[in-house]
Amino acid sequence: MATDSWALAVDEQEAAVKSISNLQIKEEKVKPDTNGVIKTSVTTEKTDEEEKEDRAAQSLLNKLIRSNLVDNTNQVEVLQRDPKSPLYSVKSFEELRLKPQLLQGVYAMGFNRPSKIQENALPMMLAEPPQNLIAQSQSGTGKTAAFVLAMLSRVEPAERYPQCLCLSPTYELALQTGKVIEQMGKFHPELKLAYAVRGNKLERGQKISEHIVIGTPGTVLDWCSKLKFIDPKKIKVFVLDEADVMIATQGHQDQSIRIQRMLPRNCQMLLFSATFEDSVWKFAQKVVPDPNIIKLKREEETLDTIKQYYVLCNNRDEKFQALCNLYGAITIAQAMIFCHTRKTASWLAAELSKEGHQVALLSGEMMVEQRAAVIERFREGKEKVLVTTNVCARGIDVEQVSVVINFDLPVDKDGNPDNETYLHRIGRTGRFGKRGLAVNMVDSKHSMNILNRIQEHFNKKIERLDTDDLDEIEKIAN
Ligand SMILES: Nc1ncnc2c1ncn2[C@@H]1O[C@H](COP(=O)(O)OP(=O)(O)OP(=O)(O)O)[C@@H](O)[C@H]1O
Repeated sequence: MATDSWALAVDEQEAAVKSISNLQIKEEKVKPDTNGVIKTSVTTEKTDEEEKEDRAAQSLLNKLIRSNLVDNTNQVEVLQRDPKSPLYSVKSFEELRLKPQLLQGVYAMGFNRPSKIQENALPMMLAEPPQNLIAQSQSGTGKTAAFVLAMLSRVEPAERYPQCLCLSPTYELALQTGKVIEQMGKFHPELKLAYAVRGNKLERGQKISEHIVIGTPGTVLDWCSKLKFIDPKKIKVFVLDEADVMIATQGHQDQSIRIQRMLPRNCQMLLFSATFEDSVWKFAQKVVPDPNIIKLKREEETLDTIKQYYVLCNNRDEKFQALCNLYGAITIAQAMIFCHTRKTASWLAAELSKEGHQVALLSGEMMVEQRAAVIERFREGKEKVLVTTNVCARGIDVEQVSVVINFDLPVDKDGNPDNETYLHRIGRTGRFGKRGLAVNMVDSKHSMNILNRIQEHFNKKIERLDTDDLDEIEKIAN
């Protein structure tokens, strides 16, 4: 590439560079309330540390907005520690021979049959003698419900000391899991739960009588060692939830390993993760000896049913103008507009509002509860257009979105095309086969180059669109 186009690229990607420079830059920004009303406030650019925090926030967000299982038709991959032992899978909760109160709890939660991952994971987790398990499947596939059921099944209510220990990456995530334990154990009122989280102060010398302890690694470690509130030698089930989020937080990995070392050899160890990068796998092997392994692949996304276009502009203002031209057509359906940084997203949402367009902004600096409320309104169709960044929208499946606008093309931190994110933003799982429209805003030679590389990568033509041709746009959007 010629030097001048690199210079252009540098200009263009200035925001990207900022976001990886680990500098906090104060600036005036706009921020919507939960109804998408935009107000002015001061905020900061994103840093690497925030990016890590985002994983926990994203995970919490997923839990808050999800009320159902994510359907998945992919095959489950099972690797048994002892390949000769028979592989059991169940199609009903009855087959698991649960305690009657637990079965009642499961049905009261509205579960009729085990989810795909539960079909295999539950018989393994409930087997005698207990077996260790490492399980990976995307968020919303029923992992939490599975290990909660395993913990509740193994608890002896008459024994008044902690028997199950569950580690969560954050206080908020621990509370969410706690809620599931309470719901599922509803018909077992004598079962008690304690939260080992910062701020939950107990008197020194005290022993905990609750059967299940759920908490963050630092506090659990203190409770097991320094403060001796828990006798780790009596733990029968150890669960490490959200392992991928866990290892993204400084110190959590070591603390988890130290806790695991205090547990008896026959303690059942279970580890769950939504993703399975190498780092997660290495960590999993350290904390779960002799594991069975279950993996459920994500549903494949394709671009087959998506019409892809690009709009040629000279700068950001022209991109904005082109977007305004498109606006009428895209609001017939529901649309998501992706920007590279929080700053651009906030600017764009404010500018569109000034033009009298109703838009919602989903941004990383909003509280998770606020974000959940914005997504909920969008899902209900109260909001037609959602402006967001990639990090913020990661993992959100909004089935009804039929138009995706890439106000900025997805690039990685080196400025190369981020094909995976492109597919994730606009792709659809073949099973739903829904049609969609994607419009990419291109404003320089460099972004044209990125677009061409994306086109080559997927071997799918991205056609040019003239935003003055409203008839054409409306035809496409419908
Ligand atoms: N067998 C089931 N039948 C119906 N619904 C279920 C079943 N198992 C779990 N659910 C529900 O599906 C949703 C997702 O389940 P769960 O939270 O266990 O998934 P997860 O894989 O742990 O997700 P995350 O990684 O986000 O924690 C929850 O609302 C849960 O109540």
